[in-house]
Amino acid sequence: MENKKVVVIGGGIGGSLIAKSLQFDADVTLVDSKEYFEITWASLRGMVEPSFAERSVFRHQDYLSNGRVVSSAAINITDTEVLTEDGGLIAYDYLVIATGHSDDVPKSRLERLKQYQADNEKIKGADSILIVGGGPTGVELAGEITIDFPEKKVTLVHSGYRLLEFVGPKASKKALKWLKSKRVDVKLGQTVNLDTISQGACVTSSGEIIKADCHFLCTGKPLGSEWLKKTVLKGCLNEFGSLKVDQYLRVEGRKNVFAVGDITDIREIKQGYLAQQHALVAAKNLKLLIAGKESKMATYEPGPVMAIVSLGRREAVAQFPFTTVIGIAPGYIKSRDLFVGKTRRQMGLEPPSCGF
Ligand SMILES: Cc1cc2nc3c(=O)[nH]c(=O)nc-3n(C[C@H](O)[C@H](O)[C@H](O)COP(=O)(O)OP(=O)(O)OC[C@H]3O[C@@H](n4cnc5c(N)ncnc54)[C@H](O)[C@@H]3O)c2cc1C
Repeated sequence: MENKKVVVIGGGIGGSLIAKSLQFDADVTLVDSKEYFEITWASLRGMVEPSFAERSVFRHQDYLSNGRVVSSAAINITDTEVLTEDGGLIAYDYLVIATGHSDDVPKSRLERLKQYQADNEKIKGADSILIVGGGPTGVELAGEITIDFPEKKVTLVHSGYRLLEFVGPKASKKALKWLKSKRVDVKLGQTVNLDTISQGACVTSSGEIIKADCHFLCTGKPLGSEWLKKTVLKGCLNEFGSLKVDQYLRVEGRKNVFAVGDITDIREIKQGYLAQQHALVAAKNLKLLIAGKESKMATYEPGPVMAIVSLGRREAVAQFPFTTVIGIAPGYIKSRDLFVGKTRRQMGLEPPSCGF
């Protein structure tokens, strides 16, 4: 009997894991705008140490030995086919949408690695650096720069009144105290008028002048669902552009379409480790559906908020279900290797071991 055709759209944290998990159970095609998988939470380390990115950015082919990779954006879907930007038409029996957040990154791995090199040279060549945005990306970048380049003057401007608004205020306070102790100048409740950046300085909404030889924008990215608004799934999007899913991670009202990761409307913080959990549940359900065992499908239940934000190479601030901690204990869990070894093992690229 012919294998069922599963098309996964989006080769980020969730989509890649589903494709890898199903490659020997179905005829799998992974459609991604880029030719590589990237461990997003390692990206800030790649900016201060470009060689780090050589392990955190790898080609889809490296883990998808029994699947097909199409490196082109999906631009439309019908009830049976996916249309890609390069004109390809891919038939499916089952579809998975995992287009997470949109990011303007190069298509090839080599170009992405060159981008890390360029960011690193930008940091090394600057005396003063402005980071715009105090979410996890801005805070982690400030941590990486201040630990590796303590001589640089780092300023972080955030429009909100506390850092790390995706977790509780205790974590925000601890992160702020840590950054200040490293002489990072944190300005809350202000925005930067980027049009004013000229000759090494810019002006904030409060009229403050900030000296900055270079700047990095860490202000969040739009959901990767804009393209879905013109497809048969447009009625399954909520008012924020998230895809409505049921407890089996199937798109509302669809028997053969799943969605995982940041694109879903599940009420929980958008985190990669949760996208991985969605992927494992959806892969299991797809195998059951293919085997005609729909009634045995697993459900996904959101859990309590957990997050670890690294602060350079040794420390981190972490919110666990009953406590919020900062220092080398949470840093030991995340900051040394940023889960790169663990993620590579999960994708079958390194032998199992008990370390991080
Ligand atoms: C700097 C940073 C640090 C982070 N740190 C952590 C952390 O420490 N821990 C944690 O758990 N989470 C962390 N996250 C969050 C985590 O990265 C996301 O929750 C996770 O990536 C979501 O996975 P996803 O599969 O839903 O989507 P994504 O990983 O965003 O992947 C989406 C994929 O879809 C592709 N795509 C988009 N549109 C199309 C289209 N039309 N056609 C084809 N392909 C398309 C993109 O190319 C991309 O490959 C961090 C995120 C960032 C940016």
